[in-house]
Amino acid sequence: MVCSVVDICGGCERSNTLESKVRELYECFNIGALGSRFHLYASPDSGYRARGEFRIYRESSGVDSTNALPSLYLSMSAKGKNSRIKIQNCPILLPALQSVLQALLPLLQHSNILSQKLYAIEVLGSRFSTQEHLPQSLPKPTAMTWLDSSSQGLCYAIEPDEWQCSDVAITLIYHKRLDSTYEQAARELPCALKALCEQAVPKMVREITIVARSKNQKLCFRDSIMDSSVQDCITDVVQVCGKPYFYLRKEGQFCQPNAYMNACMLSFAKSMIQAHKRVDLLEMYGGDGNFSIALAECFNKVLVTEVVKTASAHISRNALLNNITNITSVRLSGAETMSALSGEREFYRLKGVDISSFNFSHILIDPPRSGIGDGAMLAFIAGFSYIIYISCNPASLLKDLQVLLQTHSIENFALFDQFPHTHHKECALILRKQA
Ligand SMILES: C[S@@+](CC[C@H](N)C(=O)[O-])C[C@H]1O[C@@H](n2cnc3c(N)ncnc32)[C@H](O)[C@@H]1O
Repeated sequence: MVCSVVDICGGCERSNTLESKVRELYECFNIGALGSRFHLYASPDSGYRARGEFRIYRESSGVDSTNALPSLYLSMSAKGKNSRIKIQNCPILLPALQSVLQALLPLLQHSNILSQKLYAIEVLGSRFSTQEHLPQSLPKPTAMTWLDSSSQGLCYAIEPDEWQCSDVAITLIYHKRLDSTYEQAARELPCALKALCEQAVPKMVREITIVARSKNQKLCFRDSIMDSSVQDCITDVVQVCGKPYFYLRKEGQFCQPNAYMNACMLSFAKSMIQAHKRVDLLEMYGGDGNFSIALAECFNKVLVTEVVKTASAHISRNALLNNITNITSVRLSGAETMSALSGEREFYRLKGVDISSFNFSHILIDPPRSGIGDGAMLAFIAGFSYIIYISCNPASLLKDLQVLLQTHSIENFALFDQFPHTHHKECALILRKQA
């Protein structure tokens, strides 16, 4: 990756190589002794990140500061310091996001209405592709030779898309009331940005959404007319085991940060369960239905629960978009899901859902960084024949495994380089109940 502020900005560090992460993981989980197959998915080195958050950095020209607007830059926290540094370009972002940001900053800079009290910018992008442009399958894996020859590791080196096309949502966060004058100025932004991006690289940016946020205010602007319920969403197309799935990703809501690794995670989960006896799936911590949508055709029925109300509603919308009819989405926390399924408590939110009709063979969990932790919840999860555990924190995963490995064995262990150039590791494990 070529970046002028690597090791200076708090984001990326050269020392966090993929090899160092594999070694740490092998040691931490004693993977060599587990007897399970290890899969490594290596991200493209740059242009992979589907979302980012920046603060605004202002620099006055110093010559005649009475009329000139201060220069506007993106900024990040400096590594290990309580200060901020300028970001001219962030090469880990999807190319379309880089292109829109390059065009956006000068437009904001020249408009007092748009730049005044602008505090932060968030970006969200997708890989929007048509079938012929998406890679049909993952590259052929190579044996992983970094560690001892007994490791049985397979390495998939993912290449960046040759044909880049994205939907983009830009969120402008203000510390001021957004009035009608602001609205008039911001309404022009999507078309102006689209024209500038088209000039720079034709067809790389498909749709642009501008979301302006302030306290108790959220305004959406788009270069095309939209149904108001999805105007703060972008469309993502994810190729899973050779089949494209369509997702609406909502601005401000969780989605996997690395667009390439997300496709790998879904393909991994889908291909690893093919040999299992599959009946119904329970997914907890379901987000926008990322996993359930891709896995639904492998099961008779899917129950997916998620605590965030808007995310839970979004799952049904994504199912509809893919003509999937066997997913039931309910807003329930993990603990509530356990209470409902154990028959401890009835929920009004489950009205019309016959939970006794589910015959779960698999559970998929993708909890927050803290993992599961709770003993009762781990015992509940251990009741399933197969567990698909997605984790962004090896430390909490390791603790949870101390319980789950009393009843289950690891069939497959995968590391996804979801966060290249950082120490963060994303793992996926397929666990099978011991006979
Ligand atoms: C790591 S994300 C995974 C989302 C999804 N699997 C995906 O791939 O996009 C974790 C999700 O768990 C949800 N969550 C957090 N705490 C929860 C809880 N106590 N019960 C249920 N869901 C929760 C968050 O809202 C978030 O959507």
